[in-house]
Amino acid sequence: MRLIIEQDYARLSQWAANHVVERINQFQPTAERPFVLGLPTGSSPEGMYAALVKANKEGRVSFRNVITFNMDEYVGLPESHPESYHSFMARNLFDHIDIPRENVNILNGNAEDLEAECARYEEKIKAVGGIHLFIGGIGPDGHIAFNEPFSSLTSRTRVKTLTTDTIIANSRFFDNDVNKVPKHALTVGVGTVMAAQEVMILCNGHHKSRALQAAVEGPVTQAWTISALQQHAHSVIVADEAATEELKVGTYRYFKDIEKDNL
Ligand SMILES: N[C@@H]1[C@@H](O)[C@H](O)[C@@H](COP(=O)(O)O)O[C@@H]1O
Repeated sequence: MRLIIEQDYARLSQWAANHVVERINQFQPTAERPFVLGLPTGSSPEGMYAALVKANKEGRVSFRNVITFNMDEYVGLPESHPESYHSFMARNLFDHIDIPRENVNILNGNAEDLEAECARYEEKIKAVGGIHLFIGGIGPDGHIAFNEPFSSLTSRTRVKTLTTDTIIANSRFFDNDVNKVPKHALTVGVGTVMAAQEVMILCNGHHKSRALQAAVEGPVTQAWTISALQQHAHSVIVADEAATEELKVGTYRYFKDIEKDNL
């Protein structure tokens, strides 16, 4: 696992965006051989998305031959609701870049048969040859996508019940009213994320410091689903200084030292 520690959120976002641009450009995707990207929502990736939009507008990267799969979506929230992940992605990324609409995949939380929708999603990921780079955030309780504590570390795309903690955390997007937050979501599994060739996690702010510690220093445990990443061959966490608060001084110094020549 790599841990990149950037001074603040702006630099973290720029590092993450540069990494995505580099991976896409190195791959030299074509229509026959597209680059496949897994994408998150939440406040963590907003800065990275803004930097990617800028890079696209400046001609430093094209999404014409990129296929995307989003991590998750609420159940029962209309797609047109401003807090649906469909709306979030359009607003923050897809409306501003050159990606063809048909290359965008987001789970349908209003499907009549939710289980069939999840199975279809997994099939589609497989059909395009798997995900090259899966990007994610972390919940304060260490969840990745909506894989709440005690989700199986081999789980695949399915329906999940949100924990009270997550409902409270996400109520800030729903007029601070927990009753307006959907109680269920469709989410890729920990296993779906782990199957990607590379995983990049964004982690910023003091409120994420316990989750970062569990991810980096703790044991691999279903109690902190992000910790599964320790068993991934190519994973990188990009954090800001504030999120490192709970790390041991030695851990912090180790990663600062080993990454000092990587810009
Ligand atoms: N399902 C999402 C997660 O994918 C995200 O990582 C988490 C953190 O959100 P934020 O980035 O806003 O802190 O929120 C939600 O629960």
